Amino acid sequence: MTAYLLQGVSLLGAAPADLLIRDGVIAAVKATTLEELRRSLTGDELVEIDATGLVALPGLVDLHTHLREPGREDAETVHTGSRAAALGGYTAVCAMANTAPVADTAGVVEQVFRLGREAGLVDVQPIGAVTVGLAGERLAELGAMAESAATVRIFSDDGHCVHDPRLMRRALEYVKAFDGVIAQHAEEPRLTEGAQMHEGEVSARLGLGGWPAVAEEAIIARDVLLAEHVGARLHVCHVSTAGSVEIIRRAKERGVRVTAEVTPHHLLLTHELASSYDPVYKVNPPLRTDADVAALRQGLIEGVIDVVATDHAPHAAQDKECEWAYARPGMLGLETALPIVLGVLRDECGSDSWELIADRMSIAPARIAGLAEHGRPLTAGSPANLTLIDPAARITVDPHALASLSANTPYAGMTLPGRIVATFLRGVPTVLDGKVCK
Ligand SMILES: NC(=O)N[C@@H](CC(=O)O)C(=O)O
Ligand SMILES: [Zn+2]
Ligand SMILES: [Zn+2]
Repeated sequence: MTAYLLQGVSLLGAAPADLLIRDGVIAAVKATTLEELRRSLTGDELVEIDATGLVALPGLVDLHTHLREPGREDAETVHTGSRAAALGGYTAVCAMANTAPVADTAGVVEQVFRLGREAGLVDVQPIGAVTVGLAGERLAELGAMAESAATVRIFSDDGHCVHDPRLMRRALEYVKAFDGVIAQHAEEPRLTEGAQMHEGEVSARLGLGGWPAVAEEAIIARDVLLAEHVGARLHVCHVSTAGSVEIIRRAKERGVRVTAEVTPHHLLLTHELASSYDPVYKVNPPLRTDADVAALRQGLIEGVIDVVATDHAPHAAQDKECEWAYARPGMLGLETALPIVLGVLRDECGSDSWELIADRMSIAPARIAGLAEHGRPLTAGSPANLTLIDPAARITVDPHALASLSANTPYAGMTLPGRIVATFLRGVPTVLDGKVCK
């Protein structure tokens, strides 16, 4: 197996060091050169990489990815989504269950898991549906999915809210047995009938149906009470409002076992963008106000929000390049997440916050998903799952140059800080020089 010596790399922003990757693990880290180790290897099995100026982070972990396979292979496949993930610095992604057929059986989650292994670019960890067919009526076979080869630990009806409180309570109770977690798409359906965007002055001006903040907050408030009552783990998907941050903050103060994620787009974009009527800005939950963006940023920095998750939601051209009202909600995220977060935190903190980024984009999501091989410290003995970033470089987003099969990025033409140079999965490069290795 080829060994890799990353010379002069900065681990999470620290002083330059040399890092040796060998047999799938980080074999050594030294502040000086690794002459001895180099001599112990024969020349042709060692690849030396000049990593001067590059920052190494543990491989990113996405808690919320839509890979669209099975069912919508015209929008994304496990393979194309895995390429996008590796290029974005990810070594693991959790694949949402709203496929066709829905991932509500051991058979489907095992199929997705196997496709991920075959692609071999990131660890694809399937999420199982909470209810049969995402219909919100009967619990899916949670136990069988947990015991399957895919060892599912996260369950979600994402795209739909588990709105029946009795069903939600039973799901929370059920997954306690194997330390599972219910990831809720918090949307009270009765409050979002006909909704097209955030309910506020822009929706009033445009005459588009509104998705009020309280539709999200009412479900989160209920669910933290249910999770507290049952003593189970709740994860809140794509938190989008200042009020949600406050509910989660207070629940955590009381000791409720709740975790939460925010997407890159909710950290950057606002509802004003809907004025263009360009459906690329249509997403669930919708883009909100400046005040919400500010609260989400603060919540992320303070740790009330544990994780940045992409909610990578590829859609085929015919489902997105149409009238706003008919367009599917969702945006691409995997290849732009790190640059967006780097830029947002530079704005907020005035410097590069690598420790914070490593925690919110790798360590915390790996812990929530129970992925023991990911989100580990970059020290000798850890699995070599890591990514190298050039923080001085900039990228300009070209929707059609992305690895994703779909092109629905809201960042087209934008110049963003930070370029992912390389990604390693268990010691094997999946990306080198910004290009996928297979
Ligand atoms: N985020 C979205 O707007 N869409 C997601 C579903 C979801 O995350 O709710 C999708 O599957 O397209
Ligand atoms: Zn959702
Ligand atoms: Zn989603």
